[in-house]
Amino acid sequence: MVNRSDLVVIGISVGLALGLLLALLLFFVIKWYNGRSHLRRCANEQNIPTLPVHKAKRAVVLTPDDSSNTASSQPPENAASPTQHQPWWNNNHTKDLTVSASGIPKYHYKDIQKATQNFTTILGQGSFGPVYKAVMPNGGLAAAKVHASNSSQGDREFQTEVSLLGRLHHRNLVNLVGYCVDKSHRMLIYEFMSNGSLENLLYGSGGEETTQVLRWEERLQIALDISHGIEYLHEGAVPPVIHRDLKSANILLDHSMRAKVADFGLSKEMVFDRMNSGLKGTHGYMDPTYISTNKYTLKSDIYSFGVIILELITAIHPQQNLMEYINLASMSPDGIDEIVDQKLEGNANIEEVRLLAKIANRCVHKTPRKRPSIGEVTQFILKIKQGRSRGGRRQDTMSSSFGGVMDGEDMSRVISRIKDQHVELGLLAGVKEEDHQERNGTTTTL
Ligand SMILES: Nc1ncnc2c1ncn2[C@@H]1O[C@H](COP(=O)(O)OP(=O)(O)OP(=O)(O)O)[C@@H](O)[C@H]1O
Repeated sequence: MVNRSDLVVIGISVGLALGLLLALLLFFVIKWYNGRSHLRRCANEQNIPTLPVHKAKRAVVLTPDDSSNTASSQPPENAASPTQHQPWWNNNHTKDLTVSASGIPKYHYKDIQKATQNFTTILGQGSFGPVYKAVMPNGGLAAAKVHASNSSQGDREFQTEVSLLGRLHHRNLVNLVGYCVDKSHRMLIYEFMSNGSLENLLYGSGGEETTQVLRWEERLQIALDISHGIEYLHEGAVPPVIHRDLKSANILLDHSMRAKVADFGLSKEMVFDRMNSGLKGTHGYMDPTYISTNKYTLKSDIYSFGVIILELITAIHPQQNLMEYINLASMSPDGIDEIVDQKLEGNANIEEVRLLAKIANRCVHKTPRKRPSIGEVTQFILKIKQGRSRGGRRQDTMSSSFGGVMDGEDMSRVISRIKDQHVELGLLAGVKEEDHQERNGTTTTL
């Protein structure tokens, strides 16, 4: 017979055992839950952009190798994508890497020093410092842009800029893949573009003529690539990004001649006219409305893009009176035929050339609101390309008829007329430039 006090003892023991079991269960549940929420937080930290951009249609993953990068950077045409960054430096180095809030890897000065063979591999000189080719330990290539140490930009501003740049990713933008802030050294590391700038391809570099001739279909594709890049900045990024310095020197080409827009999203202090006019941008590409009102809009970028398209067609540099030629050409219905790049003779389809010139002329319309949006420009160029692929073989025959329009005597007459005009226009531009400088109180000459 179990007495009453035994029952109490048994009851208390069972109660205690149950309580202990419950406490243990609670402990494990809490532990499991904490573990899960930590994982979720880590995942979110990598993915949440502080500058929101439109959702990715297709992720572009940058790799150290320019060639493999391009594999993911080709069609489909419209994909705009915030990128998931992978630290693409040699694995031995990644342990030392810090990743900024935007996911952009931060490098030590000594790493960049090594990758650029102690800064001896110069690619060119920009307005805010030299650019070096960097060869990574795993063979991957990059371009390291060194900021002049006299920059007035503070560390925090630089970091903010990196974060902003790090949010902008598109296959038609030269993407930022790393940065360095080490004592007074500041560098931005970009993907390497092995075919250099459009400016060099059209006009040669350092006074040397280029040997590489851009074919018409390449030029058409370049125009479309640029249009996609700007479309992402204007209509894909939130808030929209105005480039402010679109020019052929800021269009870079990868190993398969696909074009990407460079130098986007840079702070305004870095974008200035070399003519010292006090205006931001580059002489020859600047929207006249901006010059007169000092107000820069999306339509000012459209103007500069129009100038680049006209360069693709004529291979006349904007600082060599391109717009004067265009104005002369616009006096006759097919005036553009007379100033098409001679190197395109027998290779271009004149109908396509005229169509592309038509959209370029709309872009450089003096009234900003009459200029098309970037979306319209893209659609227009796409239509020209689609017409080309539908035309198939017919296009080839048409291209030889262009040779017929511009060959022999006709061609030399036109060229000599243009040369005469060049001299006259050069004089005219000289006078204009003096006026411009007098207005701005500068003494710089062309
Ligand atoms: N990512 C890159 N890959 C390969 N070459 C590059 C890259 N970025 C720049 N370069 C080259 O480095 C040179 C200087 O470029 P940078 O962008 O600094 O100046 P810029 O655009 O020519 O002039 P500015 O600074 O006045 O805009 C150019 O000749 C360009 O071709």
